[in-house]
Amino acid sequence: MSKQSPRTLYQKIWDAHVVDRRTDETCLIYIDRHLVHEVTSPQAFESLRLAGRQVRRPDCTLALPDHNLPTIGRRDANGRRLPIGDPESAAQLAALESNAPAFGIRYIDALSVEQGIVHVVGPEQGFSLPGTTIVCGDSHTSAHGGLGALAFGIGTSEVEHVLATQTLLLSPSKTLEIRVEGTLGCGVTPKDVILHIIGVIGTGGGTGHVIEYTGNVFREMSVEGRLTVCNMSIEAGARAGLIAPDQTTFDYLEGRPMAPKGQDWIDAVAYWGTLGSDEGAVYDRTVVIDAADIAPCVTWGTSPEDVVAITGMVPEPDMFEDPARQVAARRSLGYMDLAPGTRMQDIPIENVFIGSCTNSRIEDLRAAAAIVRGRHIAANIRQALVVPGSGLVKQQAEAEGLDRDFLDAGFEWREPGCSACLAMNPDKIPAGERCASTSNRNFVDRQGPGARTHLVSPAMAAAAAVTGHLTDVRDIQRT
Ligand SMILES: CC(C)[C@H](C(=O)O)[C@@H](O)C(=O)O
Ligand code: SF4
Repeated sequence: MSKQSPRTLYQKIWDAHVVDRRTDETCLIYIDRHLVHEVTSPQAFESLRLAGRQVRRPDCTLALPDHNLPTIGRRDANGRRLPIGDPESAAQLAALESNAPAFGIRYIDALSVEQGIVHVVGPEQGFSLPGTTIVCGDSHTSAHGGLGALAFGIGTSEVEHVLATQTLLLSPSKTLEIRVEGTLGCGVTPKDVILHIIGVIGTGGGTGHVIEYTGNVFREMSVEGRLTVCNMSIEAGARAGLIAPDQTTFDYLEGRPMAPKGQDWIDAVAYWGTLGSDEGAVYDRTVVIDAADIAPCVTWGTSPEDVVAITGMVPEPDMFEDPARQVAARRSLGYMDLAPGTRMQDIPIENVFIGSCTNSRIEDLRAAAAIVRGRHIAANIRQALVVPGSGLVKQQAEAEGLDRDFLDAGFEWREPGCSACLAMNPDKIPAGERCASTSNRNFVDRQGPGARTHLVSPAMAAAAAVTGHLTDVRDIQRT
């Protein structure tokens, strides 16, 4: 038998999940894990019900609410849940609460300590595992690729298909290797790495591709950081992002509630260790980035590719080669109310949001707390929210006293959920105001109608909170 040609991580996971190969390149792919939240599932369950179908693998499906839950006032004085004011949100939550038990699906309820943002909870519970295929009716499912899983967002009709069959009909993606080698500078975090990458390749740079992040920077990165990087792959237009599972991954997963145990764990680790891209495996494209070129980053516009180093300035739209980009930049600057040539650090802000599936894990909160400790938010800050990604992150942070650091500094310490990442719950940024936000999208109206978002890392958001303007975190770290 001839030796198999070298394969990438993506090809290995794909090959291991093909149920049926069609002549036209598309394959029926087996789905190992399905995460379900309240926004994109009600219609899928309704269609199943109408068709008289069951959920094929309820044991491989995990449902929980995150987008619509308010982050304060969830319970009354007796610990009972308070109703959600917004009727649409209340209806979506009620639908998930009744659909999960009706279809026999595991459900983490709104008051459970395990509740959180679906992309924080999956890895945290050990539900998301290396080498698996993971889907969710949510674009940031790419996050789970940080564990070496092929994870991507799907639409509601696909949610129904996966619920019913545990499979999806898919065409293979091209592969894009993004290799970052070298040493990251002081104050440069995984969020800055991915913002810089999107700045380099653009929001269309990953279109049609699955990105594999390689190089020593990712090998040396924590799992939390890898989840942050892969989370934003979708903002580069990619189908998914992947980082090869290694000892760091295994150490992170070992002992987690839904991770394999005993001999199953040993067997799983042995298999996961074989998944990394083979020596000589060919990617369709490779982009190489020098870690030394990456600075703490901040966005100035309404697309995640509108990014500069914090030491930079709001760009002049004419400097972009592409005429379409020039038009977009002009429109962005209008919405953001920014003039070309303004130093990023001279931009005052009124709101700070530390949270979202990009940056609400324990390391993120530690990094932000380290900046605010012993300091206070500036007088012009009207709203400073810290929203842990899950109840367990919150509990851990409280055990470490991070909640005190934030509260003493004038932040609000909230219950887990998507919060001000998108305006689907009461947490919103007022029209015309700016927010230094650790989330992943700076789109028009994303954090509330007319809200102006500047994407940053948790440490940079904390630095902006204490100074009241966009700030180079390295200046704070030095003082
Ligand atoms: C509501 C949901 C479908 C949406 C997504 O798919 O990403 C949301 O999570 C977002 O971040 O915009
Ligand atoms: S935190 Fe934001 S990006 Fe993540 S799933 Fe929720 S709304 Fe989407």
